[in-house]
Amino acid sequence: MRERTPRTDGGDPAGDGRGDAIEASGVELTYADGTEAVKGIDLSVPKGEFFGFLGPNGAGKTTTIKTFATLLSPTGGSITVNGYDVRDDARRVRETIGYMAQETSVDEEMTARENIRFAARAYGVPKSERAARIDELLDLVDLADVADKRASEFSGGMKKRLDAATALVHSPPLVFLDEPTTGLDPKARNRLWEYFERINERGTTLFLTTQYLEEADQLCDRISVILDGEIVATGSPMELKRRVGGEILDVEIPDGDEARERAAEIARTGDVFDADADVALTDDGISVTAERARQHGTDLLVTLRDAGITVTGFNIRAPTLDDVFLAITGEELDSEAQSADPADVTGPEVTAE
Ligand SMILES: Nc1ncnc2c1ncn2[C@@H]1O[C@H](COP(=O)(O)OP(=O)(O)OP(=O)(O)O)[C@@H](O)[C@H]1O
Repeated sequence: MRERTPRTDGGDPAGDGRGDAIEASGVELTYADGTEAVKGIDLSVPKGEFFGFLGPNGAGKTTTIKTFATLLSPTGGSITVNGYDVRDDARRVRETIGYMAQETSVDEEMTARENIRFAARAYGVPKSERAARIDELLDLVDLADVADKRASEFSGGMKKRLDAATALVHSPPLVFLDEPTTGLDPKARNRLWEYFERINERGTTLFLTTQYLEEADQLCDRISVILDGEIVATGSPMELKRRVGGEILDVEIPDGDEARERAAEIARTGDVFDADADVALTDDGISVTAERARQHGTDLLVTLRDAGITVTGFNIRAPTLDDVFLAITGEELDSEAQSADPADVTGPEVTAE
């Protein structure tokens, strides 16, 4: 995970040398059928930040991003993007943003170079600058070797990289990425991540929506969690994880629900942990979140053994964003939406005797 200070030189089309890339206040979007997709969102994204918008399917991520990108007009609240109001200055907003939609907009009949050239024309990149800009972008997304191949021959990851390149063709200071890695294998996803980090390091502000906790953790300076159209938490990945508090002790108890419930009761009411320890039943045992879980883990095992409860293993780990999500929302993200290889922040696996 990266910890760095957002830059303030990430583009300044308004010419005032300051201000946020996005300033949103009380944003609401109710669809014509009455669906309240966004219910009063407040959000500020400083220039140069890599910002993550994290939430499960249907939470309102795409709707929000579309209001910022002027593709939907908010039914309430106000939004300023790069210093321009999305209602009064929609054209200016569009000139200063890149937008990578969930579905790629790559034309499969055209080569990579032709796709970027087409976008360059559409975005009004001056003719004299086009060729150099296209080569630069092909290099940036590692498609220079296949520049003259048709996109229909590309893998999903290559198409996504090409799509990202077309979103950047007019050098926008702010780029929206709507679930850019959904459906990609881990290798393709990692390459896209490198590319996003590279453009962010050049000063571009990035607004990323994702259902992948690991993705947000890895890339973002700051994250807001959205649920049912409302922001329920905002902070750096580290701050959000700290909010869970302490460490997590997972104890494996093979003997069914009754044994697990008894173990949970002991962990809650015994003298092992402070009163603010949080104890939850899991599929195969119990999970204790506490300030000094590591120190007191063995005490709990002894207490459980004395109570006749069999423990087959335990593991102490730092909280992940999954734990954050669970703590904030009381529900886990759809497991299918999560990546196959979550960041390894676990401590050593310790097996009880
Ligand atoms: N055109 C529409 N008309 C009515 N309701 C809509 C429309 N588009 C989206 N919705 C609803 O608005 C809510 C938010 O959808 P949205 O697509 O913004 O969520 P999301 O977080 O981006 O989810 P996903 O990851 O599935 O894209 C959902 O309940 C969705 O069914």
